[in-house]
Amino acid sequence: MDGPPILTAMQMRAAEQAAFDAGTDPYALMEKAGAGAAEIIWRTGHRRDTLVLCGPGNNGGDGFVIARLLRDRGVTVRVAALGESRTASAQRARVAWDGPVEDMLIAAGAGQVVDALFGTGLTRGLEAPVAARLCELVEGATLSHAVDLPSGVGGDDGALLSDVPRYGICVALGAFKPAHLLYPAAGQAGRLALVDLGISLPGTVRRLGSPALTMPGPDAHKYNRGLVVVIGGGMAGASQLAAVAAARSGAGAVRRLAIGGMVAEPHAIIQRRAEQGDAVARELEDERIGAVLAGPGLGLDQEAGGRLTAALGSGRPLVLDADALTWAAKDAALSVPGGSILTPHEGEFQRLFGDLRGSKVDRALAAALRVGSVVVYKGPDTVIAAPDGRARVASGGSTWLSTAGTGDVLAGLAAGRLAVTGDPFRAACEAVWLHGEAARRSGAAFIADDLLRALPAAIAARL
Ligand SMILES: NC(=O)C1=CN([C@@H]2O[C@H](COP(=O)(O)OP(=O)(O)OC[C@H]3O[C@@H](n4cnc5c(N)ncnc54)[C@H](O)[C@@H]3O)[C@@H](O)[C@H]2O)[C@@H](O)CC1
Ligand SMILES: Nc1ncnc2c1ncn2[C@@H]1O[C@H](COP(=O)(O)OP(=O)(O)O)[C@@H](O)[C@H]1O
Ligand SMILES: [K+]
Repeated sequence: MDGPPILTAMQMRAAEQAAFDAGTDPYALMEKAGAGAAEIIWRTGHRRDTLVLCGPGNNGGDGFVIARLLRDRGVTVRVAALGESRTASAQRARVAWDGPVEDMLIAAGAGQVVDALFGTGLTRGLEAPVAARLCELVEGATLSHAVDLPSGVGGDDGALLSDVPRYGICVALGAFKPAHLLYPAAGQAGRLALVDLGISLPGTVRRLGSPALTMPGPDAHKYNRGLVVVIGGGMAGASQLAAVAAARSGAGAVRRLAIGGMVAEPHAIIQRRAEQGDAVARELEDERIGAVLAGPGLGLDQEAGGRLTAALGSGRPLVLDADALTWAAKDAALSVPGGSILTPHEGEFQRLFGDLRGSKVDRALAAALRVGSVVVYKGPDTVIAAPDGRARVASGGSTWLSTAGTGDVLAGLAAGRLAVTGDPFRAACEAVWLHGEAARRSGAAFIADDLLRALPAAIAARL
């Protein structure tokens, strides 16, 4: 579940400073970063003629190291700079390059372009002529690499501060930065690579890794493997998708509380009629219940409000999605119990937490703290945030997920894993991973129902 750490520029500087304080030589660290990047570029481009663009700071310093090491391997390398080198390490790397340095604005293109103009030190967008020339050079090349970050992206929030071209590979140095995973910046690189600099890094915010799941033990039975209740409403299909996802997530038993007609299949889902709040409350008295899901297809009428109120007051572990989040945003009297899981998409997040500022990671963390619950802030870059400051980011998955009903499947998975594990953060992380893996296995143009069929194999892959 724990992928590599994601650090802001300030955290990265602090980690580097701690390494320097412990005796690491700053220039040795630049040589290590440059060597790691040069190795990745070499493996992709081999002897392709190369133009390295070097900026004024340490990102440019990395560029001079890369240029020298590629030249040492026999690559035809040209260097073009944007002004003088301003840091001690970058100046040293420039001297060690020992070759001509062209002006970036008038330098001719090459088959392979390496962008070492700006990294985490970028404070504003590139000047228009610089951004335009960068785009021309990168887009005119067959192979392109961004060193640490594509120049022009806000490293901490993934914003595009000026025109940014699309690169083949972005080589992250030392750690991922939010912009490697948050959109729109995350869309500017075809592939991510990571160079390990061997420095110690904080790990509270990480890329989502694959979970370690376990088989039911010999003592397992349907009630100790996790009992899930899904509260239904006018749109029976939505709660049914969620109920099946919960059942296929490894839970032992799933009940769907219906208000209208019953859904035909699968027969494994136990369906009971519960239209009013008091009927739902009675259903939720069962102490074996490990998770209650409210939201998918719940409805926004008065009876739906009554069913939601019963869920909120049940004392059972909760997953709140869709209409339950709409209710929570418009009715201040409905308070979300701490320890729940909320799964808002962008619109739902704005309605609930629209006043929060900062990157998507910052906002997800602030939202989690505010409601004392795990927040799964969905999208192409899904952030799972806990009130204790932990966050995981899942990005770069199948964009075919942008189809109706896939959110219901995710909510059902979260409820299922919550009933299995009893741990909201772990459950949310496992659910997001399984959802992404089921999508990957479903290929193209799938519908939400197809994800359900892909779930057993996705789980089997992690046992
Ligand atoms: N600190 C270190 O020792 C290490 C840093 N590394 C590299 O260093 C980078 C960070 O280096 P820096 O902090 O020097 O920052 P950058 O090299 O990203 O750029 C900073 C410089 O650009 C200027 N600047 C910022 N925005 C600008 C704009 N829009 N137009 C023109 N100039 C602008 C700043 O005033 C500053 O002089 C990382 O991304 C990474 O590539 C690596 O070499 C590993 C070791
Ligand atoms: N462009 C996209 N790329 C990748 N995943 C996406 C994209 N758009 C949506 N998703 C994912 O698909 C799911 C959609 O959920 P949601 O918006 O609640 O849909 P619905 O309400 O129709 O079920 C979420 O898990 C979200 O992260
Ligand atoms: K760069």
